[in-house]
Amino acid sequence: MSDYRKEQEVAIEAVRRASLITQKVLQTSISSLTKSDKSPVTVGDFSAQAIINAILAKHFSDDKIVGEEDADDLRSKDADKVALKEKVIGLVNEGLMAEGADQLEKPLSETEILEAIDKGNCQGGVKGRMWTLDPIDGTKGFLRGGQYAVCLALIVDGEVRLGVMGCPNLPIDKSAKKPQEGNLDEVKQRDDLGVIFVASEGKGAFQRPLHATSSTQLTPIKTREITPEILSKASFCESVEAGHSSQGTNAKIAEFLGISSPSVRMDSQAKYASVARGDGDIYLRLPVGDGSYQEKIWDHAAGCLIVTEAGGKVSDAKGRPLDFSIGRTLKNNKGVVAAHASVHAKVIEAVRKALEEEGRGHL
Ligand SMILES: Nc1ncnc2c1ncn2[C@@H]1O[C@H](COP(=O)(O)O)[C@@H](O)[C@H]1OP(=O)(O)O
Ligand SMILES: [Mg+2]
Ligand SMILES: [Mg+2]
Ligand SMILES: [Mg+2]
Repeated sequence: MSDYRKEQEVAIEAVRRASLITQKVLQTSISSLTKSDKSPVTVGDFSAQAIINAILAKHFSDDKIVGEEDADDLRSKDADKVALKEKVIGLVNEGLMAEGADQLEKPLSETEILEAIDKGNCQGGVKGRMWTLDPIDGTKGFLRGGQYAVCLALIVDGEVRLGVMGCPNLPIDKSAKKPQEGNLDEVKQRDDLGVIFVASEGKGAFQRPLHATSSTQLTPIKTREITPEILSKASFCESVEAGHSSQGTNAKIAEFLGISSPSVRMDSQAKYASVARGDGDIYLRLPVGDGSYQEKIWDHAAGCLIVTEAGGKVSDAKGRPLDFSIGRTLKNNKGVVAAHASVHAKVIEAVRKALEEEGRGHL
């Protein structure tokens, strides 16, 4: 097994810088626009993608990047988009020139920044080294002051080897109260929020405060011990957005498992992080409708490895491993189930029963 120590160091610094810039956007103002698929994208998403891609390109110039965003909208002559681009340029240079490792001495030009964003255009695949990046996962959460995550993973020959996830709105201490969903004022005021999660294949999972210096020790994290006998006491989490996973099916699965407490709804891969550090036991993401939506690799790669390395198991709704080797999407999989390894099979059995009851057993 290779040692990805250098990659880990670079990825943590890139995610740290990008996460801090998204926090700055939250504290000031969030300019956004709507993409052609009707989903929102903000100055924070573009800036974070540019910062991370620029740092990756500096250290690993031959690596490919599969990123969510591209710079097409920022090349538009439309006045609103020009204004948004100017903000992105300012934020990217602020992020890259701030003190710390990889500090840039002179600002990047507009062309360099747009090119950095567009480095995320790789189509994925089974061979070689590629990074996958979701500069802001849970943009809708970000806009309403909910949870969001800056997610970066290294995939080598189709397998996730390294995952780094910045969660600027999660408490450093897992037992501290999470900010009330959608309370932007609360996340602006609290100073105990901001975590980076890290996992490297075969080396375990860790967390560190977002605001710490890069020399800070990583603290190991573990999923909560839960046996099939006490599964009814488990807590499960799911998306806030009803269109992203079938909350009705999730509720039925919980009922089959005897879980009586209501779900914890949370945007983004922060759900994976919560399961990984034992602040939740099960993450359910059951497909909606006919299941035609194909999950994107950047929405799961980092979270999947972090849960696995923390002692959990991640699969699709049928119990199959997530296949990151076939392009930009997980088209061989439907839905996602993450849980402590010892109860995962029991959860999958409940998923099968629930989907069959709904006449969706073929999914
Ligand atoms: N129909 C859909 N089903 C599942 N996930 C979706 C769907 N539409 C968008 N997403 C993605 O779900 C992620 C957020 O998930 P969550 O609900 O767990 O917070 C986002 O990355 C979002 O993509 P996008 O970034 O394009 O908005
Ligand atoms: Mg996403
Ligand atoms: Mg995103
Ligand atoms: Mg998006």
